[in-house]
Amino acid sequence: MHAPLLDPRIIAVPAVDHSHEPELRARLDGKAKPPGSLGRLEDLAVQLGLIWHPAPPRAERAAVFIFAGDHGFAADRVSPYPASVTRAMVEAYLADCAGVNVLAKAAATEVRIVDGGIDAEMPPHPRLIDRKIRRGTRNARHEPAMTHQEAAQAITAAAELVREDIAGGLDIVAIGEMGIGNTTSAALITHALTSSPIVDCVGRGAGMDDAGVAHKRAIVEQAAARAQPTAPLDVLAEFGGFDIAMMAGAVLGAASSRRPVVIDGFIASAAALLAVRLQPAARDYCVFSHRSAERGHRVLLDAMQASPYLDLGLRLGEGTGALMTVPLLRAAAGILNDLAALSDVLAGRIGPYA
Ligand SMILES: Cc1cc2ncn([C@H]3O[C@H](COP(=O)(O)O)[C@@H](O)[C@H]3O)c2cc1C
Ligand SMILES: O=C(O)c1cccnc1
Repeated sequence: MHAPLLDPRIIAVPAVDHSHEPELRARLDGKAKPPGSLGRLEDLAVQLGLIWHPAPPRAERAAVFIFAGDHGFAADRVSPYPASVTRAMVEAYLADCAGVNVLAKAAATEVRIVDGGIDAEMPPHPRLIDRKIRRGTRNARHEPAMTHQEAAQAITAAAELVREDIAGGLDIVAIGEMGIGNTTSAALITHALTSSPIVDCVGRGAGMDDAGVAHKRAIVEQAAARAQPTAPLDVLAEFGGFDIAMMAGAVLGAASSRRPVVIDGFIASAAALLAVRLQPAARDYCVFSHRSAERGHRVLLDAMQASPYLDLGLRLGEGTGALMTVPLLRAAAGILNDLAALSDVLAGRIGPYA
């Protein structure tokens, strides 16, 4: 109903042509290894091959986009930490000393920090990308977190950023977030989009104890009783998060530019489900990094029939799991592009010993 608010260019996601899958599988089977012996890395290679077809997949330049935004119902103590931590962590990202920075270095990945709606006046910084929609969302327990215009503006701004970066030569997009209270927002979005019981969607977030989780669940129940949206843009506007809206936009931006997008944990997966509901063709561009320890993640993964690659008990967000998956994309592309054919190896057509 509200989809016309979105720029047609970001919704225009070319469908991946699955008819090329048998030829990609045959190529992998003909490599110098027993067929299937690289396991799920081969599935990832096929996914990248389909995304890039007919060109060989490229996986050199990667960037992680961290979208930051505050949430109105942080005032309802849905997180063990105050909203001011959002800004403090963004300052740590800019000072290059947070989890995302450390893991980005390990994964040879560039970092983009985007202010989508931090509840603070951020002084200009050369590496802070200012796309602030508003200083935090409204409290979704009492009223819609954002207007439809704000939701569409956030999606579009992020999609544009990602599309420009890809036009400049980016091969891999990874997404993450920072926003105190955003596991509550993601729980509401999960509940609204999948109709799963609230109890299955609410978890400990940044570390709530049992009493905290019960309180958080009560807040979610009140918001869910106030509004029962089902269309994706309505769900986003009601339960919001500029961080989540922008991650959904980043997924559409990557998919509409035919590039893979690595989805981080629970919150990023809620954004991915929004993007997929807005444009189902976007699903084939999503690579799900890891199984988060956050309770509701399983519901989202099931809804998208996704099986992530890593299972390390991560529950940080900040794009950290997505970053650890970037090397897997490089490995998968390498298998498809550079691994010799078994027939060449057996016939000695492999050049002299080094
Ligand atoms: C120091 C710190 C750094 C973080 N980095 C990511 N998150 C994670 O925790 C938040 C979600 O949990 P909740 O919904 O319970 O607030 C998000 O900002 C998420 O990125 C952090 C949280 C904290 C406290
Ligand atoms: O999986 C996540 O994204 C997550 C889980 C808990 C807290 N913050 C993020």
